[in-house]
Amino acid sequence: MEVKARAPGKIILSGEHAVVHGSTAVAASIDLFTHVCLRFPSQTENVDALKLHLKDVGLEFSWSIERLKEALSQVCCPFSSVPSSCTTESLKSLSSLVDEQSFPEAKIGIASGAYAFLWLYTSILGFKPATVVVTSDLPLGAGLGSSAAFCVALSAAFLSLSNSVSLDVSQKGWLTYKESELELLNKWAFEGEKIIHGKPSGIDNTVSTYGNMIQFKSGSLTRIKTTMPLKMLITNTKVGRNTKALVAGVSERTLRHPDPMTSVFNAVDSISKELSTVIQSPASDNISLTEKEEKLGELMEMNQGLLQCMGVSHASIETVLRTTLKYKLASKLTGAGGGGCVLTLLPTLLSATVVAKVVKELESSGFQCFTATIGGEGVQICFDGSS
Ligand SMILES: Nc1ncnc2c1ncn2[C@@H]1O[C@H](COP(=O)(O)OP(=O)(O)O)[C@@H](O)[C@H]1O
Ligand SMILES: C[C@@](O)(CCOP(=O)(O)O)CC(=O)O
Ligand SMILES: [Mg+2]
Repeated sequence: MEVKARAPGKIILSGEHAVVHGSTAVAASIDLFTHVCLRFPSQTENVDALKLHLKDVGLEFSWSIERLKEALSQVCCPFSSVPSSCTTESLKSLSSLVDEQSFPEAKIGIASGAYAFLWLYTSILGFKPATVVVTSDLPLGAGLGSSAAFCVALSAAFLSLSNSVSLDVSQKGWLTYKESELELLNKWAFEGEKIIHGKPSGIDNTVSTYGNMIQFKSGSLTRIKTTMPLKMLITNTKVGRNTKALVAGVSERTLRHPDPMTSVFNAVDSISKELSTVIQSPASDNISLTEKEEKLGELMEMNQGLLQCMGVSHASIETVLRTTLKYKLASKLTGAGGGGCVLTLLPTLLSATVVAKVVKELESSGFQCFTATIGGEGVQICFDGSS
């Protein structure tokens, strides 16, 4: 039995970090996916292990079912129909399982992904032998939500072969889950994100689950639809960083300066709400598309200024901002910052020559530029092996 799942990455148009502290944020899925292939061995294969192949980072793990039971029977609740949180005690058992697999020091950041995998797998499917292969179109640890896409795709694959959902496995092509099942899937993925991020807001797993564009605040989503074409240049500074550490840094700053940080978060809340209104309002005689694009660019710049106040910008991000500003283009970091990716709004009337010049200049600084389609499908699964 084999199933494939794919879940998209995301961009945050406004509100990262502040959303962890209760502010509104706006995010959209992008057409770069994390793919998971889950296969149960046939009885003749006589395999008694759970194998994980993380192709993007060149890591392979194999745990005997006996060892998994020994380490996790006491701390995890297999076949749990309600998503369960990984406790500190469970995390210790997960880390001993990963540590004993001679984990290379240079790839230590990936360990939390392996913990999330083990937690989701054993909680949803118990101690069943299987092989799981993960690949991604997304750069890892760059602000495009690879951790959430990873957790959403894993949860989708595991749930599809569990008793918690009922799916017609004879259907062909990419399938979507029912609304109630998406809610369950999203909750499981959030438990995985908690293992990777520490204190996630839930926006990344939610947009990866549902796709399209969402406004998100305090754990609840509102689906939104843009009336304007949104074209963003994504620049990957290639400066590695870790979301968990950056989110913790903002929380520490908030403890040191509660009043100013509350004002910063309130300002971000207003920016996200206004941005959401601008992108949803129809262009009319009174307000042209160009004016809407100018407003959106200005709101992105204001959000970037506040992200600097939170301490999550970086010299590489500032270089991208300075470069794009020379061409009068508005930019902001996306995701956790500290390096990673920057968004630059490409107005509809901007000539291809100017775009090519900006890209050339950014790439000459060692950055990587690309565009992605914004606001496509959320998580999907496929049983027929043809996709
Ligand atoms: N395809 C993948 N293979 C292995 N681990 C992954 C993959 N995608 C995400 N991860 C996990 O997510 C972490 C990156 O998450 P994070 O720091 O939140 O950055 P982002 O979500 O912006 O890419 C990685 O260090 C790893 O633990
Ligand atoms: C900084 C934050 O707002 C987004 C993090 O996104 P990413 O992991 O950098 O792709 C954290 C969160 O909302 O959970
Ligand atoms: Mg992440």
